Amino acid sequence: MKILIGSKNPAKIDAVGSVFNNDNITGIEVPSQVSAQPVTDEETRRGAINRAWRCVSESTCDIGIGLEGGVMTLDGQLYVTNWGALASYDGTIITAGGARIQLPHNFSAKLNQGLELGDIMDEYAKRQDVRKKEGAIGIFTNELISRKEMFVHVVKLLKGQYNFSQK
Ligand SMILES: O=P(O)(O)OP(=O)(O)OP(=O)(O)OC[C@H]1O[C@@H](n2cnc3c(O)ncnc32)[C@H](O)[C@@H]1O
Ligand SMILES: [Mg+2]
Repeated sequence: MKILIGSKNPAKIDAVGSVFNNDNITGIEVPSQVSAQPVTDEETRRGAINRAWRCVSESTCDIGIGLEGGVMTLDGQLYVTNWGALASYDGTIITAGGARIQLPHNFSAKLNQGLELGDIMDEYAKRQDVRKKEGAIGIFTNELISRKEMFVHVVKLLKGQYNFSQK
């Protein structure tokens, strides 16, 4: 199958590559049509769906995959949240949510100033491009789970549901 991923972020591309390991995979830059920093589950999921559809409409492929990270608040606690969407040329759309883990309380003020989580993480961890490597999930799980591994789980949920829908 020819699969397009709506991102050039290696954490996302490598995750798709390890689940669809016999397929032809390319990452392309597409607009998420949501904020650079989604702040609700609804917005994050919508970004993933928009990226997936954009891949399918932009170029010839069998499947488009959108993966989106965001933040959200539950009972006053800030979390990093993750969503994935798979769109197929026949009009099928499949979605799945990924892991959420809590973020430090003082991140809310930085986000309100307009900073993206990716930049906040680089400053916090004193590293570069955390978003393309271990991710917030890697830093805050002491590197037990990386951003790629977290997206692998989301992509498996998408692939499994897609296979079920094709039966
Ligand atoms: O190039 P794209 O595909 O846009 O990749 P991205 O790293 O910007 O990722 P998202 O747009 O999906 O995420 C929206 C924002 O949230 C940040 N973010 C989400 N999850 C993160 C994580 O685990 N670690 C670091 N930043 C994260 C990300 O860097 C962005 O600033
Ligand atoms: Mg982004």
